[in-house]
Amino acid sequence: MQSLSQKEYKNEFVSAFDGDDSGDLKPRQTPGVLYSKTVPTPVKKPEVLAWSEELAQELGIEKPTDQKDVDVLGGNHVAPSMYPYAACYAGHQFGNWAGQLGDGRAITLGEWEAPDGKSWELQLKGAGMTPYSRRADGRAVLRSSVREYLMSEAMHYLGVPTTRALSLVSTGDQVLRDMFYNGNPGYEPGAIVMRVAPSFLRFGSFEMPAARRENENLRKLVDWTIDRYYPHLQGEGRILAWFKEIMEKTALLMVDWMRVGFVHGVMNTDNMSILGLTIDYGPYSFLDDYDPDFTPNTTDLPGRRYAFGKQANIAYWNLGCLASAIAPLLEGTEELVAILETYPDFFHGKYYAMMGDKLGLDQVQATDQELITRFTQTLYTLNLDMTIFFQLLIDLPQEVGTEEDVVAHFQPSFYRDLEKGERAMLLSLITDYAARLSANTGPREAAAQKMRKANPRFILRNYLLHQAIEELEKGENQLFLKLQAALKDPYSRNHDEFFAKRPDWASQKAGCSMLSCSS
Ligand SMILES: Nc1ncnc2c1ncn2[C@@H]1O[C@H](COP(=O)(O)OP(=O)(O)OP(=O)(O)O)[C@@H](O)[C@H]1O
Repeated sequence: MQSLSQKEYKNEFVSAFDGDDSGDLKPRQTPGVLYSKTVPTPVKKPEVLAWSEELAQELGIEKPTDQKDVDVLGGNHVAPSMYPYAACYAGHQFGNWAGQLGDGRAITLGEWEAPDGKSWELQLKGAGMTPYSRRADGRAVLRSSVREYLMSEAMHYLGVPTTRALSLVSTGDQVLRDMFYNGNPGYEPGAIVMRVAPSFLRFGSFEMPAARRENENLRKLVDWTIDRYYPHLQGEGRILAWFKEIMEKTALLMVDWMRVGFVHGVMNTDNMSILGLTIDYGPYSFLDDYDPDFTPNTTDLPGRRYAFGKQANIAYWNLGCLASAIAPLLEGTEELVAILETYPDFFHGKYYAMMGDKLGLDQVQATDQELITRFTQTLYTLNLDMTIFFQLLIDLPQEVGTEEDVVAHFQPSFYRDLEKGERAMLLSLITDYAARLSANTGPREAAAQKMRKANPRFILRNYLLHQAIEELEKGENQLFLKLQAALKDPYSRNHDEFFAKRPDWASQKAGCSMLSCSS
């Protein structure tokens, strides 16, 4: 175990590429470089609010005991071997080219080598202005930091690839948020999350040199990324093979999001990880009642571009942007396009297999696709709570029983009373499902086990987060600690005090269902 302030950090990204070393924080365009040196701006009084001990153990990081370590987490101390920088990237936002974006409030401090030899980027989010802050302040508020801290850890324990969060620190400073951010002008407590990932490179990291026609930088970045993160890909054709892997990782990520009912909310290309991780926890949400059109992002309401049911298609669109960015490195684009076009089939194959697991089918047949579609249609038409419904499905008795029995069984997942036709729809689905389940070759218990692994019982619902944040703002952390414990064990029945639908009051309350883009 080593302390944050005494570690010998590596800075391999910085060593590999030209950067702007001036340390100037003035917002600007930085053509020709992939990052700019950025020292965090100190805060008034950093205090650790939360610490991810299991992650720290894995990485070999000592829990902060002295002020110097806490100061690293708050951006008040930069260890001598660190080279802090903000990365320069671009992106397509809401379908439009946005040009240079970059880390406007994220600063990578250095690369931490864990005892197993793996390397992790340590990054502070909310540590002050960078050359990419544009018109904003480089800060994050407690509200959004708690959301990122808890949810990235929750996703990890759900088995969904994600960036991780090591610490949550309050800064002692107040941060002004105006209409641009949350429609609610005023001061809020500031906070900083230290997040970690093998790499924070995004699709937009490649779009930037491509848009600037900096082919040398682009080639170097692609080669470096493959060598470091995809070292098994060597020789001729490796760029195509790399793209295929990114495509598959991205499709699998979408399947995982659909499995647990996660809506990211801002799937811009600057929020798409080159490693297929969930990155940037902004206005995300889990689905309560199943609705493919649901977007938690108030900024996205008119087009619902990033709604739950559109995520797989948007990922495809974003992969198209990445393909365009790397195309100049290839002789022609035919093979690249051919790989891209395999996305829909690859995704659908994995999607149906995942739904088969959720339903406990031992081998998904082509004929099961219709049953799976009937499930999603029924969930949607009847406004059923996704998480609770699948849990109840695991406990379905062998004998389905009457319409009344079925309705009573699934009652805890209802947000409203069902009409006559809807009750019949549910009965017919469940009857056909039970018949299909009995056609499994394995025993019923094997199906139930598969379902318990595929269907989370605890999800971090937005209203729970909202309540925990309200408490923290008052200096209480009881709910926060309970959620932190529950999220580590989401497939068990150990935290059933949270096994309940979203309460009525939360459906319209700001922050409990809908959120704005950034804060
Ligand atoms: N308060 C802020 N100060 C400076 N830049 C910001 C701020 N909020 C967002 N940005 C920048 O706006 C762009 C898009 O914002 P987005 O909400 O996707 O990112 P984010 O939540 O800040 O960061 P990340 O994607 O690194 O998790 C990024 O370039 C981001 O750095």
